[in-house]
Amino acid sequence: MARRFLKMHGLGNDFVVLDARTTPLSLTGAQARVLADRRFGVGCDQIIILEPPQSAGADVFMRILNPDGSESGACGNATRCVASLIAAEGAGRDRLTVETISGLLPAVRHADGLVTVDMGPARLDWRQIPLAEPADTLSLDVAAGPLSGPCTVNMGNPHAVFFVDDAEAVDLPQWGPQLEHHTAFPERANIEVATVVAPGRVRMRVWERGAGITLACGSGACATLVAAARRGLTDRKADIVMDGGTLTIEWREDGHVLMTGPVATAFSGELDDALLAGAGR
Ligand SMILES: N[C@@H](CCC[C@H](N)C(=O)O)C(=O)O
Repeated sequence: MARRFLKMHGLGNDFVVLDARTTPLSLTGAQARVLADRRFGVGCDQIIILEPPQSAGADVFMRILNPDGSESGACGNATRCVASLIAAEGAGRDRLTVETISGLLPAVRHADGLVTVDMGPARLDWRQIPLAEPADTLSLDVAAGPLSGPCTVNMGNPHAVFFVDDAEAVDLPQWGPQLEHHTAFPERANIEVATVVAPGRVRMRVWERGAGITLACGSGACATLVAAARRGLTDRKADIVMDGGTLTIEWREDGHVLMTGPVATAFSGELDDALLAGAGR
């Protein structure tokens, strides 16, 4: 039976959303890679598979696959999309909980369509990032070209945030892959370059682990705000401006990070059976 999909995005960070709540689906790495391919498949920054919830209190479980076939513990932009989707299914229910392999994420859909997700606590211990060895997560001894001394944050996935004078000037395609695969990061890392424009505004560009440059990264925006606030560069609430648009991020006093932003659906479609059947392992 042909598998239907939705194409959604948050600020141009785009997703193929597959509903496996009633008909289970498990993709091999090769199947994920072909599906995410913008020429041979549908094309996306992440594949999102909806599964039945695993924990009490959750409305849906969301599995996150990168275009290289790897699995991630967090995707902020997709979490808003999924929350909006599930809210639309249950008439009048604008509060719900999305589950990922990293935990339960409460979300609220507002009257104007924006969605706020509690992305959970920012994890700041070196073991939680994770780093290869004990180190100061506020300023790590890692460098590539003009980038050095990142602040590292785990938002359900690992991030390294480099503060620079001009984020636009950084050659991300050159330095991003080197830093993503740096030996300091045993699970690799998402790489952000950020410039503080004002205490409430940060310009950020991202090189995503397993995906490369994307127009926006929700968990990256959360990590950037946390890093900036830890360094005393911003307040605990700020707008993070990315290529695809802006998210408002707040690091609450209890350590949880709230992310607010838009969601959009581009189209729905049906996967040709041959697409996944033809992929190798
Ligand atoms: N686009 C996402 C992050 C997706 C996962 C990331 N590439 C990883 O491997 O951790 C977001 O909006 O947070």
